[in-house]
Amino acid sequence: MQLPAIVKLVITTGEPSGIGPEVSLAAAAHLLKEQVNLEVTLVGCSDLLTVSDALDPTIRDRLHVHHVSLAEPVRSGELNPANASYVLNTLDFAIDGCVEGRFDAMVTAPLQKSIINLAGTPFTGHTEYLAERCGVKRVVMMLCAELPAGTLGMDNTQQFRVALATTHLPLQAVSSALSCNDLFETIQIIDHDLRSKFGIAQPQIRVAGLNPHAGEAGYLGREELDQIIPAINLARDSGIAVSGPYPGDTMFDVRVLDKTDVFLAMYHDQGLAPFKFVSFASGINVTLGLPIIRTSVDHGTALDIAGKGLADHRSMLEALRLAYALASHHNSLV
Ligand SMILES: NC(=O)C1=CN([C@@H]2O[C@H](COP(=O)(O)OP(=O)(O)OC[C@H]3O[C@@H](n4cnc5c(N)ncnc54)[C@H](O)[C@@H]3O)[C@@H](O)[C@H]2O)C=CC1
Ligand SMILES: NCC(=O)COP(=O)(O)O
Repeated sequence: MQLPAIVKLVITTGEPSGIGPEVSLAAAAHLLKEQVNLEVTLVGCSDLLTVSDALDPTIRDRLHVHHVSLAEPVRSGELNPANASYVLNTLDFAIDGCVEGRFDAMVTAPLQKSIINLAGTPFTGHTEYLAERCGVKRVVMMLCAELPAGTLGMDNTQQFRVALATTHLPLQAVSSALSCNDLFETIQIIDHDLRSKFGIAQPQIRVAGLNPHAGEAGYLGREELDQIIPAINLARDSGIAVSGPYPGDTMFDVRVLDKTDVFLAMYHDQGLAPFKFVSFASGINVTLGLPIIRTSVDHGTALDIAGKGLADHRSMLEALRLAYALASHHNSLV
């Protein structure tokens, strides 16, 4: 019998004083137990990434640590701008490794955006950083979770996916960031990646409005009439199954979950507030439109619980499982 090809995942372990190192170690060990053709490389300071001696040797042999030096020692829960470049170094190592084919996919633990900015590097998020490093003009942030039967009174397990038309920018800047062309390209990327990476033959995309009541026919704002509807029409004309714009307050309706592959929200909290309300700590963040595979946790650095053994590693585990599935699918095509 032919053994399946080895899948190589790389994890950037994130802000060193946060929960990234601990959830990365725990989740990697968990998935290595499930998948015998998996190798995982953790990127970060080896002092923070001690692999337990108690771990089964067949797992330990497939769990590697790529050491990156800290500028200063770390205390759990205490941010230090001196270590901001360490975080970026871990990202660069993983991105280069994926671009050059040494890894099949990268998974990111949370980092603290503010401390990287404080240290002098303008930084809005992994998503934007990856787009720039990979030389891609547009990418799309999409959060995914499997909602088990019983959630919100549902009879069956459902996939819940939320994509964002804009990501990390002040609320004041959202309206001017929503052009018809940008929205059309965002919808195209979602459609393309759900087909090619997620195997969904005809993705059903449900688009939110921006204003209350989706603009109330222009009386409560014109973005729907001037930007969003024209983008939806362009997408529909090109054969994409897209509907909307729906008012933000009724957009996320449990009755349409089984008919919707992805909800497209206009801004960060319009999409992520309902998403995290039902799936926090088990959701996954995936970047669409990249030439490499990147998934991530849906939570932040959780400085308040770092180093206390309280962190839940389910989101990191789900991010690893998705990266493994996407990489296996990709490898089977090449
Ligand atoms: N992928 C990434 O790099 C992300 C980074 N962040 C960054 O994280 C920093 C802190 O963000 P916050 O808004 O405070 O959100 P947070 O997710 O770090 O914390 C919110 C609350 O959830 C708890 N929590 C978070 N993850 C948990 C886990 N795995 N297990 C148990 N409890 C958990 C925390 O203890 C806290 O009470 C910010 O700088 C933000 O930019 C936020 C989201 C994603
Ligand atoms: N709220 C999502 C988030 O902040 C993570 O963004 P990114 O760092 O994955 O771009």
